[in-house]
Amino acid sequence: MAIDSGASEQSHKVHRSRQSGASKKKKTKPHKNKEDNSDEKKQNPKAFAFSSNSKARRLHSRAVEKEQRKLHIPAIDRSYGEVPPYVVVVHGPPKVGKSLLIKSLVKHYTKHTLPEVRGPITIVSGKQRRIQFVECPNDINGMVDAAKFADLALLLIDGSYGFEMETFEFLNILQVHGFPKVMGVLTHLDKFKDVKKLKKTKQRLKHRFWTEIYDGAKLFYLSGLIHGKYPKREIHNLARFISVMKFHPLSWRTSHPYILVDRFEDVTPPERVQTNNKCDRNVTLYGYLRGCNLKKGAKVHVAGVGDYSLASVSGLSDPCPLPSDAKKKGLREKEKLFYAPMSGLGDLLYDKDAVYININDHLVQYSKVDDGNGGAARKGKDKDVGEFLVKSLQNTQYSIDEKLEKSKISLFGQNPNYSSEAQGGEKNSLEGQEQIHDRESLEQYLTDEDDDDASQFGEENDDDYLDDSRSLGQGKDAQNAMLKSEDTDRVEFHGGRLRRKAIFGNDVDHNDLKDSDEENEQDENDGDEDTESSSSSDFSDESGEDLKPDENVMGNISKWKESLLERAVSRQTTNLTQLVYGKSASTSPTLVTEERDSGEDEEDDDDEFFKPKGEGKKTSKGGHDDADFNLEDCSKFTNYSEPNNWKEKEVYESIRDRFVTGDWSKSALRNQVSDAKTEDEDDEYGDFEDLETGEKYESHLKDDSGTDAMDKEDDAVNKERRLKKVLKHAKFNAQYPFHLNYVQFVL
Ligand SMILES: Nc1nc2c(ncn2[C@@H]2O[C@H](COP(=O)(O)OP(=O)(O)OP(=O)(O)O)[C@@H](O)[C@H]2O)c(=O)[nH]1
Repeated sequence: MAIDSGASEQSHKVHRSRQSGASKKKKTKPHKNKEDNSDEKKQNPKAFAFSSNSKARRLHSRAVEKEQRKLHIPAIDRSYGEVPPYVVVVHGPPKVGKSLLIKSLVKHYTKHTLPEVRGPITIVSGKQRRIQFVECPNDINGMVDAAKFADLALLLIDGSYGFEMETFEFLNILQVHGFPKVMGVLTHLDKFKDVKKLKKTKQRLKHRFWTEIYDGAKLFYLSGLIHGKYPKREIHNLARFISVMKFHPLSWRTSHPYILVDRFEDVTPPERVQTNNKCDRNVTLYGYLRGCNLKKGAKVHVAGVGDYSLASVSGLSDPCPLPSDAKKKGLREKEKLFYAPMSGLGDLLYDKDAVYININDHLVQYSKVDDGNGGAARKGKDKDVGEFLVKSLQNTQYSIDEKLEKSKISLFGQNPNYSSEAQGGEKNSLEGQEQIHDRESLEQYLTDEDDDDASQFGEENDDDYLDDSRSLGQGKDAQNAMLKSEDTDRVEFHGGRLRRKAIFGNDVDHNDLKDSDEENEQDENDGDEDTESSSSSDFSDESGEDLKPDENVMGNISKWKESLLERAVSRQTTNLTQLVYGKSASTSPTLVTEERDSGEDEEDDDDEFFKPKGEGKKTSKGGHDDADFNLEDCSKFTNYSEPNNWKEKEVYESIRDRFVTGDWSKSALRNQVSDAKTEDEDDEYGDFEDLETGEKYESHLKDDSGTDAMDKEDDAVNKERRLKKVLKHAKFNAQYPFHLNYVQFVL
C-alpha cells in the first residue's frame, strides 16, 4: 500500500519540448502540416516586419555599412613580376621591446636567431609573400622616414606605463603619409600582478587606441617573457595575422618609385679619398624597387642626405627569392629564406657585379693545414681539380694585373727573373711558404715602423696600423691567411657586416714606398741575403736603385740633364713660335733684326726701293714704334697710323668746310680737284724709279706715243662729261640745298 501511495504521490515533470537544435528542427518539419504553415504565413503578413523602431534603425544602418564597405575605389595594381616585400615598421618608445619583437618574429619565420637588429631584414613568410622588418628609430626624423615606406606599422605600447607621446607623434606622421595599416602591440603586461587590474587596463588602452585610429583596430597582447623571449603562441598568432593581412596600395606610392635601401657601399676610388678626405663620394645603394619604374638620371631624394641624380640603375638577381611554385602546403625548411645584410646575417651577398659567399673562419683554415701535413699523404688519391685550383689560388700572392705591372720594370733588362713573375703560377705555389714568411717579417717591420711614425703620418697611418695589428692579432693560422689575402683583398668590418675589399695598385703604392725603404734597410743589414723569393722585394730593390743612386752618378746625371734642359728649352721656344705664328713668323724676326742692324738711314732708303709712290708716302707717315717692337708679337706687321691732333689749327681747318658752318662752294671745288687728282693718280699708279740703277719706270700709257691722239680725244670727252656733272650738281643744290649737304658729307 505504501508503495502504491508513494507512486500516486510522485509528480512527474511535464516534458519540455526542444526549443532549438537538430531535434527541434526535426519536429518542426512535419510534411503534413506544410500547407497549414504556409497558410499561417499568408495569414500573418507582419510576421517578418520589425517590431521595434530602434532595432529596425540599427539593422538598416548595419546593412548600409556592409554595402559601403564593399564599395572600394578600384585600386590599379601596376606591379608586374614578383611583388616586392611588404615593409613592416616596428615602432615604439625606447626600451619597449622593438628589437625583441623583430627577433622573435624572425625566429618564428626562419628558425634563425638574430643576434642584432640592424637595417631592414627580409624574410620569406609565405609562398607569395615576403616581409621586410624595419625597426623605427626613436627620433622624429627617423619616424618621418619610416612613415614614407611602411606598409604596416606595429605600434608597441608599454602596457604597464600606458601610451607615450612617441606613439601619437608617429600616428600623426602616418596620417600625413597616406596612413598605412596599423596594429597595436601591448608589451610588459607581465608587470601586472592583479588580473582584474590587467583586464581593466587592457580595456582602457584598447578603447583609447580605437579612438585614435578607428573602432575595431587590432590590438595584440604580449603577456610577458619566457626565457627572455615572447611566448611562442602569441608570436605565432601575430605572425599569422601579418601573413594574411591585405595591403591596399597607397595611391601616391604606386605612382612614384621608391627604394628602401637594405645595403649600401662606398665605391669611391680610395686614392681620391686619400687625396681629399671630403671629396664627392660614389655610393652604390641596394634595395627593392617599389612603386613604379626608376630611370637613369632621375632626381632622387635620399632621406636625411639630400637630392641627387642617379648615375646608373641596374637590376640584380633577387637575394631573397620567393619559393618555387610547387603544389604543396606551406614552406619547406630550405625555402625559409631571409636576407639581412646590415645585421651581418645571411651567407650570400649580392653585389653589382659579383655574389659573395660568406664562409666561416673555421672552414677557411683547412687548406693551410693540408699543405703542411696532410698534403703529401693525400697526393696520391687527391685528384680533385677544384681543390687544387683553390690551393693554387691561395698560394698566389699577386694578381695578374700586378704581375704585369711589375714585369714592365724589366725594361732595364738587369734581371730576367722579373719577366718570369708574370708567368710563374707554379713557381709561386712552390715558393709560397717562403714568401709568406718574408711577408710576415715585413709586416712586423711595418707595424714597428708605424708604431714609431704614427704621430708623423696621421690618421691614415693610424688606420693602416690598426688594420695590420688587427690582422696580426688573430692567431698564427689566421695571420697567415690574412697576410696572404692582404695583397688582393682586406677583410674588414664595415657597414655592419664583414666585407672583403679588393686593393689594387694605388692603395699598395703607399705601402710599397714603405716596403721599399724597409727592404733597403733590410738589405743593408743582411748583406748578401737573397731576396729573389719575394717579388715585392725585387721590385722594391729595383725601384730603390733607381731612387737612390750614388751622389757622383747623380752629379753627372744632373749636368747632362742641365744641357738637355737648355736644349729642350731652346727647341721649345722655336717650336712654340712656329706653332703659334707659323713658319713665316719664325723667320721674319731674323729678317727684321738684320734690317735693324743695317742702320736707320739705309732703312729709309730701302723702304723706297721698289715701292709704289703712294705706299712709300704711307710708310713714311705711319712707321713702327721701334721701342715697343716685339719680335714674337704677331702685331708687328700692322701699321699704327698716328692719330690726328685735332687741337692743331691746320688739322681742324682742313675739315672746317665739311660742316654746316663751312664754305660749301670750296668743298665742292675741292671735290672736283680730288676727283681729278684721283684720276691722275690712277694714271700715274705704277710709275716708280729704281734709285740703285737710276732707271725710271713709267706707265705704258705715257710711253706709247701712238695712242696720244686717242687720249686727247678721251680727255675732251671726259671734261665735257665732268662739266655736265658739275652743272647738274649745281642745279640740284639750288633745289635741295640741305640734302645736297648731307650727300656731300657722306661722300
Ligand atoms: N618584462 C618584460 N620585459 C620586456 C618585455 N619586452 C621587452 N622587455 C625587455 O625590455 C628590454 C628592452 O628591449 P628591446 O627589445 O631592446 O627594446 P627596444 O625598444 O628595441 O629598445 P631600443 O632599441 O633601445 O629603443 C629588454 O631587456 C627586454 O627583455 C616584456 O613584455 N616584459
